[in-house]
Parts: sequence; C-alpha cells; structure tokens
Amino acid sequence: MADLNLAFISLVLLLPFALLLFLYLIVRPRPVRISLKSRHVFITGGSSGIGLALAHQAATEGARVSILARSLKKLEEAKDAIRLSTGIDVAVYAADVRDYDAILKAVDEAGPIDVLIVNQGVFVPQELAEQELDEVKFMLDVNLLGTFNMIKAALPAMKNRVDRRPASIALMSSQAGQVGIYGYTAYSASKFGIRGLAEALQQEVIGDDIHVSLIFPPDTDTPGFAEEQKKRPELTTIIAAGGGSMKPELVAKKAFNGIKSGSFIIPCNFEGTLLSIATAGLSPQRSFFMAFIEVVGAGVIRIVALCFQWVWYGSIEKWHAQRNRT
Ligand SMILES: NC(=O)C1=CN([C@@H]2O[C@H](COP(=O)(O)OP(=O)(O)OC[C@H]3O[C@@H](n4cnc5c(N)ncnc54)[C@H](OP(=O)(O)O)[C@@H]3O)[C@@H](O)[C@H]2O)C=CC1
Ligand SMILES: CCCCCCCCCCCCCCCC(=O)[C@@H](N)CO
Repeated sequence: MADLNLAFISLVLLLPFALLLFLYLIVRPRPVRISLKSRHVFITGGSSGIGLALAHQAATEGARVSILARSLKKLEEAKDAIRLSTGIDVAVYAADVRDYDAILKAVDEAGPIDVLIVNQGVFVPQELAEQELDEVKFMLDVNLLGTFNMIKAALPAMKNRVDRRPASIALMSSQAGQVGIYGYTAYSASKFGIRGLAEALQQEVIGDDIHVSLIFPPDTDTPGFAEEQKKRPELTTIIAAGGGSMKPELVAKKAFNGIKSGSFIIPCNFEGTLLSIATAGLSPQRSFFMAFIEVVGAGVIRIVALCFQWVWYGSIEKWHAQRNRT
C-alpha cells in the first residue's frame, strides 16, 4: 500500500516535469533574441497614439527610426516631440498605405528595414446593418490590404539584409482580432485577417531568420480612440470594457518586450494574456513555459471564456429589453 502511494505521488510530481521537458524539446520556432540597438525600425502610423509611443521607445533604445503616415504635418509634429524628449531625429515619410507605389518609394528611400512594425489602423465601430459598405471597405483596405502592401514593399530588402542578425515583422492587431465584438464586424474581420496572414508568413520567412509578431492591445488611450468614442455603440463600450484599458506607452513597452523575444502572440495586459491562452489555436509558441500554461489551462480557460460570453449576451439582452420599453 505504501509502495502504491509512493508510486502515485511520484507520478503526479513527475508528470508536469515530463510535460515541461517534452514541450521544451518540441516548441518551434526556437526562442530568439532580436536587438533594436543600431537597427532600422520602421513604424507605420508612427505619428500618433500607439505608433508614436513605439517610435519614442525605439529611439530611446538606440534604433534608427523611420515613421510613415498620411499627414506630413502630424509627422513633423511627432518628429519634433521625439527630438525634444530624446534628442534623436527620426525620418518621416508621408504616404498612404493603400497606395502601393507611394509605399514602395518610401521604403526604397528609407533603406533596408530590420524591424518593420505595421501599426496603422482605422476603426469606425457601428452595427453592420447601419454601416455603409464604403466604411467597411475603408477599414479592410487600410488595416488588412495596407498591411499586405507594407510587407510586400519591405520584404525583398529585409531578406537580402547584409547584417544577418534576426529581423522582425510585427503587426498591430487588437483584442478585437482575437474575439469578435459587437460593432466591430469590419474591424474584427480586418484584424482576424492579419492573424491568418501572420501565421502563414511566419512559415515563409523563418528560413530568412525573420520573426513575425502579432500585438493585441485592449482599448488604448490614443487620439484615434478619443475619436472612436464619439460614435461608439453603447454595447461595444460595455463589451470591450472586459479587455481592460491601457496607456499607449505601456502598450509600446509590452510590444517591444515581445518583439525582442520573437513572441508570435503578444498580449498587453492580464485580460489579454487570458484571451491569448484561450485563443492559442495552432499558432506557434516559442516559450515552453507558455505552452505548458496553454496545455494545462485549456479546460479552465474555456470555462472562463464561456462565462464572458454569458455576461456579454446578458448585456445584449438587457440592452434590447431596455430599448423595447422606451
Ligand atoms: N487605441 C485603441 O484602443 C487600440 C488600437 N489598436 C490598433 O493600434 C493601431 C494604432 O491605433 P491608435 O494609435 O489608436 O490610432 P491613431 O488614430 O491615434 O493613429 C493612427 C496612425 O495611423 C496613421 N494612418 C491612418 N491611416 C493611414 C493610412 N491609410 N496610411 C498610412 N498611415 C495611416 C495615422 O496617421 P494619418 O492619419 O496622418 O495617416 C496615425 O499615425 C491601429 O492598428 C489600431 O487598430 C488596437 C487595439 C486598441
Ligand atoms: C478567456 C478569457 C477572456 C478574457 C477577456 C476577454 C475580453 C475581450 C474584450 C475585447 C475588447 C476589444 C477591444 C478592442 C479595442 C480596439 O481595437 C478599439 N479600441 C479600436 O482601436
């Protein structure tokens, strides 16, 4: 009997270690370190909000920084702000990501990129029944096709870089790119699309030592977000509150920590980490520890996810009931 107990206890203790060891041996791609110092970091949408915070931080960490956006005026203001706080000059490129020729010209001028951060994005929340198709197309064009344009333009020189150090392509998604949210049919579709692009692209560029990252921020206090709030449906705000909210500087910090360790999925806060575990799917995972949490937590996390859906559908029901009363 004592023998049996001992055997049972050692099995229970050994199993997690065996699983950890197994995951350590099989996780692919392998862990990597990507440095920013003296590298060329190119940030789209770098004149405002999260992109501007990323540009600030990249400059602080000793990178050569280029930023791209449509408005030259906003770009110049961003350049001045970064010079004021860091003493460093960033290069600015005025172009629309929807215009492939303009993007190609900017990327050619800027020179080979080591860390490409495709961050530009537009978000106009509205129920699809109400939203104009033009607005749907606008979001898909800027967020998804614009991302294709940027990667297509930058990739050849990235692959041929002379310095053979690991490089990065980081794409700005959103928690609304991990779960569909009321009012975000077009926006969520554009951000989910980026995930498919990223999973496939990582397999294609791993041979060039290029590492793809996806960043998933919650609501973030930016000029774009202030604008969004003016016309956000009430239910969008209620449901999105579940993801928490952040300052752009902290999002930038989390994003670079993830980029530097080549993380494929980069959550930005605690809620985001839960969401990332719940939606791990078949995405690559370099960290055997996170892989362990994903495997062991799967069942419980699914229960938490179902509880979130229960609360969300409750809010939707309540909202309809209130509207029918008035
Ligand atoms: N703020 C939030 O709550 C969250 C934001 N995100 C994502 O983070 C990213 C940045 O958002 P945020 O900082 O809030 O946005 P902002 O609106 O504050 O900034 C957007 C940036 O993108 C540029 N941009 C917009 N359209 C284009 C275009 N067609 N071509 C080139 N540049 C363009 C803007 O400059 P210009 O207008 O001059 O072109 C600006 O520099 C987006 O992808 C967004 O979806 C994700 C989760 C939450
Ligand atoms: C299993 C556990 C789940 C844990 C929590 C899930 C919460 C999900 C909330 C999603 C919020 C989406 C915010 C989008 C922000 C955004 O992109 C806009 N501001 C536009 O920029």
